[in-house]
Amino acid sequence: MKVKETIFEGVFILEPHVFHDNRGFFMESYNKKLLEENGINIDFVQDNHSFSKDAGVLRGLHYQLEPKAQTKLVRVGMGAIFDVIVDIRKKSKTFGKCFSIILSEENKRQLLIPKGFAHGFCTLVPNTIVMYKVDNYYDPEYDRGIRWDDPDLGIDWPVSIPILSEKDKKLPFLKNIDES
Ligand SMILES: Cc1cn([C@H]2C[C@H](O)[C@@H](COP(=O)(O)OP(=O)(O)O[C@H]3O[C@@H](C)C(=O)[C@@H](O)[C@H]3O)O2)c(=O)[nH]c1=O
Repeated sequence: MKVKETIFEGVFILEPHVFHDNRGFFMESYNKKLLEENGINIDFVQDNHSFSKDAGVLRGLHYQLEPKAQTKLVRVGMGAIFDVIVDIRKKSKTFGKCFSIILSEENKRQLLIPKGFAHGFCTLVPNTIVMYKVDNYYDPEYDRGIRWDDPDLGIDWPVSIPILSEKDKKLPFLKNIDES
């Protein structure tokens, strides 16, 4: 597993070692000890799995408030996504800044997202499975979000008319959020 740094401190791209043979391939998709050797110490408590049947499904941008904030380790089991994070730490020098990456069945990359970031993705192909580990349990009372098309974020999404949940259509813009 290669661990690569990004523009944000604490955000890492993980690239598993893939062993191909005549049957297919094998990889370790998660290895706690290996992450610890790279200074990443997280106790994941929940595994999530979502399936999106169409290309252009956009989920996000989501986060949970403290004390229920979540670190996320995101990967794609089938298909491909344009994955985005936004720094929503009010005191951060990079508040409001975004980072995006393609995660796919082919590149097998994973994105480690610390607390203090909103997260969202858009599927690039039909039948996309996204799997992610989180280090705090889901709590709807603490569940929050930011509008995907917030003009202050200027995210260059690969679709202009995405398929959204009713909840995500009504999310506020970052400038109107007083708690993050
Ligand atoms: C996230 C989540 C949802 N649910 C339930 C609530 C709801 O009825 C149903 C669908 O929830 P949502 O519409 O919030 O699912 P979704 O839009 O896929 O939400 C996810 O989006 C991505 C971008 C993230 O980063 C995740 O943390 C999560 O917020 O599943 C759980 O039971 N546990 C969970 O951990």
